[in-house]
Order: sequence, then structure tokens, then C-alpha cells
Amino acid sequence: MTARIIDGKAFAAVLLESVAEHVSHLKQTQGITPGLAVVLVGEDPASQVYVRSKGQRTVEVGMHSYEYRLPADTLEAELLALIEQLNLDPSVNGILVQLPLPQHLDEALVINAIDPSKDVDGFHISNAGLLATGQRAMVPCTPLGCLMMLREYCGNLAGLHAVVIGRSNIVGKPMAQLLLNESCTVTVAHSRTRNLPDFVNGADIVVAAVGRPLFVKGEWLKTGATVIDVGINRIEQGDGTTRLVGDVDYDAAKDIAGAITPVPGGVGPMTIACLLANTVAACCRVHFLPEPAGLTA
Ligand SMILES: NC(=O)C1=CN([C@@H]2O[C@H](COP(=O)(O)OP(=O)(O)OC[C@H]3O[C@@H](n4cnc5c(N)ncnc54)[C@H](OP(=O)(O)O)[C@@H]3O)[C@@H](O)[C@H]2O)C=CC1
Ligand SMILES: Nc1nc(=O)c2c([nH]1)NC[C@@H]1CN(c3ccc(C(=O)N[C@@H](CCC(=O)O)C(=O)O)cc3)C=[N+]21
Ligand SMILES: [Mg+2]
Repeated sequence: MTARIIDGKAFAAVLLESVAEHVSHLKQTQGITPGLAVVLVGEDPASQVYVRSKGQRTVEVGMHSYEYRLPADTLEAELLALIEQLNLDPSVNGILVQLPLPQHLDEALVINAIDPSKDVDGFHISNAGLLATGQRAMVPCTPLGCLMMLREYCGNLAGLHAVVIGRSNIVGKPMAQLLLNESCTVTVAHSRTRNLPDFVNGADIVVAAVGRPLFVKGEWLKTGATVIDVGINRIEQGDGTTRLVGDVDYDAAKDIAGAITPVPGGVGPMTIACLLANTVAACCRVHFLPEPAGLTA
């Protein structure tokens, strides 16, 4: 059996097209252009790449992109002051503070300083709480993108057994909450889980968000399972160049899974598309405009 490839890049292109249409509609009918502010503290090269590509996509769909690059030794008070300024700025509909932050900054404190209605990452405690209680929330982009692809490939998810590997606040936990809201039976695995292969072997859906290259082995999977690989790992190759791989041993998994996301070209592009969709939704809500259907959750 060879798995269907879940083409996240193509899926994201469709979503971005729809986002662009809504942006253009907002402009024509309301004279409003949604804006996304991205804040990067420090010089982490990988983060710089993401921030640049987020900015490019934002402009491509017709929105305003505001980038703030602060030095690694920025004081917490300075960062909080910038967030407060962005909270108060009506041209800013979405605020993203790139994670991880440098050690001396309190991540939870900083994220919770963002106006929850502008928290397009869905990381604020009030959005996390809304999601956990099954209420309408700003949903974290990566799990939201994963859910959209799962709905497309599995149809109704009710009753399926989903194993989420990883319990971070930004991927694993919200992914588990979303799947629970879809009436999946959800198992959340982490570094202390015993007999992980046995859990994975019972799963109809596997979401890998571990941060370890090629961690999930092909033989762990149940035949026909749907595999979502969130991992982004840059590994050194023999010839000194680097290559991007996921948390799943893709080459082995593709002969056993029913459907699988590649890395790159799977979850990553969907994350960015969902970020922009969340920003349009945030803009509509603040102006009491009907929220575009099918754009977010
Ligand atoms: N494609 C995209 O858009 C995005 C990709 N990513 C990528 O996804 C991956 C996960 O990101 P993130 O959630 O932030 O990572 P974290 O490091 O915050 O979390 C990793 C999770 O994996 C668990 N884990 C670690 N080792 C094992 C193990 N041996 N067995 C089982 N579980 C284990 C950890 O368990 P414990 O809690 O016990 O430590 C933890 O819960 C990374 O590769 C990241 O780069 C992240 C965000 C967006
Ligand atoms: N506040 C915050 N929100 C985030 O959403 C957030 C964050 N911090 N910190 C870092 C992680 C990581 N992340 C990715 C987004 C897109 C790709 C992506 O588009 N990847 C491409 C490849 C990119 C490449 O070639 O490096 C792909 O998978 O095809 C990857 C990773 C968002 N994150
Ligand atoms: Mg983390």
C-alpha cells in the first residue's frame, strides 16, 4: 500500500486564495485592510526565516504586515510596552510574538499581555481556556491546519482513535483539544509515555509533534492510518549540507499509512495560511462584521 500524500502546500494555496478574496472584499466594502504585527526578539536564524516568510505571505494576500525586530537583550518591560502599543493600535488586528523567547523573558507573561481578540496564535490563556471548554476561540494555527487536513482526508472524525505525540502548549495540547471536540478518542503521549509503539499501533490518526527527527517508525503504524507530521528538524547530511525532515520516518511510513503529510510541504505551509485566516477573522470580529465561513474552524 502506498499512502496518499497530503499536499499541505496545495491546500494552503487554496486557503490563501480564499483569505485574499476576503481581504479584497473587506477593502472594497468597508475600506478596511487587516494588519498583522510580528514581533521577533533576538537573532535566531530559523525564526528570522519564518518571520520573513510570514511577512511575505501577509503582503501577498493584501494585508498590512508590521515587523518588529528587537535585540536579544530587550527588557521584559520594553517588550510589554510594545505589546500594549500594538493592543491599542486599531490598524493591528493580529499580534504574533515569535517563540521561543530569550531565557530572561517570561513567555507566559508576555503572551498573556496580548489582547486575546488579537491573539492570532491562540496562545493566550483565555483562548486556551475557551478551546478547552469547547467554546469559540482563536485556535492555534498549527493544530488548526492539521485539523483542516484531517477533515479533508478522513471526513467525519467521530469515534476515531487519535494519538497525539507531544504535549506542548502550542501544538500537542491544543491539537488534542480540537480532536476531542471532534469526538475522537484521544491519547496524548509524551517523553514519559511507556510502550509508545503499542499506542501508535492502535491509532487511526497519528499526530507527531515531538521535535526529534524520524522518531516515529513505519512499523509502529496501523495499516491505513492517517499520519500528520508536525516536526520541523534540520539535519546534517553526509556531504555537509542540511535537509529538513519531520518527526516521522516518512520513507518507511508511506508504505503502511493510508495518508501522510510530507516535510517540507505539509503542516508548515498550512500553519502560515491559518495565521492569516485567523487575522482576517479577528479583523471581522472587531468591526462586528460577519465572519467569513470556512476560513478558520
Ligand atoms: N510545522 C509547523 O508549523 C510547526 C512545527 N513545529 C515543530 O513541531 C515539533 C514540536 O514542537 P513543540 O511542540 O513546540 O515542541 P516541544 O519541544 O515544546 O514539545 C515536544 C513534545 O514532545 C515530547 N517528547 C519529547 N521526546 C519524546 C519521546 N522520546 N517520546 C515521546 N514524546 C516525546 C515532549 O514531552 P515532555 O512534555 O514530556 O517533555 C513534549 O511534550 C518541533 O519539531 C517543531 O519544530 C512547531 C510549531 C509549528
Ligand atoms: N508565536 C509563534 N507562532 C508560531 O506559529 C511559531 C512560532 N512562534 N515559533 C516557531 C514555530 C515554527 N513555525 C513554523 C511555521 C511554518 C513553517 C513552514 O512553513 N515550513 C515549511 C518549510 C520552511 C523551511 O524550508 O524552513 C514547510 O514545512 O514546508 C515551519 C514552522 C511556526 N511557529
Ligand atoms: Mg516549545
